[in-house]
Amino acid sequence: MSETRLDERAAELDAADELGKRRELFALEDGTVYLDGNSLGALPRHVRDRMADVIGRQWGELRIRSWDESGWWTAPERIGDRIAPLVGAGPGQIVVGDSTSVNVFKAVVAAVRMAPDDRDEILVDATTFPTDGYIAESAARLTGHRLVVVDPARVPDAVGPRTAAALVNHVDYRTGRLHDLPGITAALHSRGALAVWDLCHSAGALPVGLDEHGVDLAVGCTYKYLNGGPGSPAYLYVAERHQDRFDSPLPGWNSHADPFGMTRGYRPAEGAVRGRVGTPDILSMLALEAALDVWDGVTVEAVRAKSLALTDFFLECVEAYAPPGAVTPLTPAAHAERGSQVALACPRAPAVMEALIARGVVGDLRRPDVLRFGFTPLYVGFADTERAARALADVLAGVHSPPSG
Ligand SMILES: Cc1ncc(COP(=O)(O)O)c(C=O)c1O
Ligand SMILES: Nc1c(O)cccc1C(=O)C[C@H](N)C(=O)O
Repeated sequence: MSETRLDERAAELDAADELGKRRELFALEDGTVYLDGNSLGALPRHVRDRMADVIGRQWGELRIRSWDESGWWTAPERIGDRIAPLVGAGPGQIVVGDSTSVNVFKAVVAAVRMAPDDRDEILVDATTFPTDGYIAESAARLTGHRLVVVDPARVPDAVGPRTAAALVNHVDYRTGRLHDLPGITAALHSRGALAVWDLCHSAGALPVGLDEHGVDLAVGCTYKYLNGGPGSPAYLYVAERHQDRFDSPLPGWNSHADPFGMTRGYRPAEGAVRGRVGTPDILSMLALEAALDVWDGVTVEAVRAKSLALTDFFLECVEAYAPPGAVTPLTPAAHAERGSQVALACPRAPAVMEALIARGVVGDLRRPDVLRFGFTPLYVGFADTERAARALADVLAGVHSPPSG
């Protein structure tokens, strides 16, 4: 296929793209193709003004009154309910706050506390983003459980009568592989174990179906496909049926049934509030709340359809343009196994990514040899995708050609 044909196809696909106009909602300059939304989502333009109000009026003028009058105190649950439809959860099951790492700790410890005493094993994803592995290891030591490290695909074989819970990443941060959440959750349940999912790389990129698939607990960050901003707070999902038994290992005063009673004994609040710890980080939280406006009128299904079309098209363009053998896709070709990023193994990945960024194509690198390109359907288009593949091919041709002279 000639380059012109792919150029033309990109233009046609962009013209037919019902999400194409959403890009205008984001602060993105024309010369840049931003393919790093799987690490830090772009800024929705209106967040700046909303934060000017939060800082200038809510904090600057109302000050302490804002805990009530500006809805600060209830923000963690309110924003949790905004995220809920994006991950297939009914209301009252998600609370926003703390980092993903902290929520992993809460979820894993709470899961093993819910399991029968004779279950002394925790399974953890062998390919997980490192923080989950570190935290699971510490949680296992604290609770006296044995940690079993297992590839996600092998969880159904590894789960046994001693398994209390498994912690699995929905999408692999390195390869972009999408794991079988319904199948793995069902396999865990069939042996009486609980499923804890990390949704960092799937929430806002593809349908998750937490309620539909009977997930027990889940966590995720909000600074990637949810565009909440650097360090925006994470969230914790506790399925309604487990909330009464959710015994938080971090029972801070914000999760107390009567926080302002300031009593000595701990009495947990009902519902998702039980997942709170201490004072919420209001500025980050309200930036996230504003950022979620870009989802108004958009379905995750539409985002998923475009995400698959973009990643298919990128792979096709790379195949057409790149020198043969210069890169090897790590991301599965099958849609059912693909998240919203394309990862390419490349022997000289650091130099290639540096050169790409210099050309305005911003992806990232996972050492030693993985080029990652995240496709965020709300602001990435098909012409961007074609341009990124062409720039990659040019760089690879340069990088791979023998030095002159
Ligand atoms: C799967 C996954 N879990 C957790 C994290 C990060 O956790 P935290 O928000 O605590 O930095 C990331 C990325 O940073 C991630 O990709
Ligand atoms: N959370 C990050 C940060 O604070 C700085 C740089 C990158 C990140 C990331 O989110 C990395 C990301 N989870 C990844 O998949 O590699």
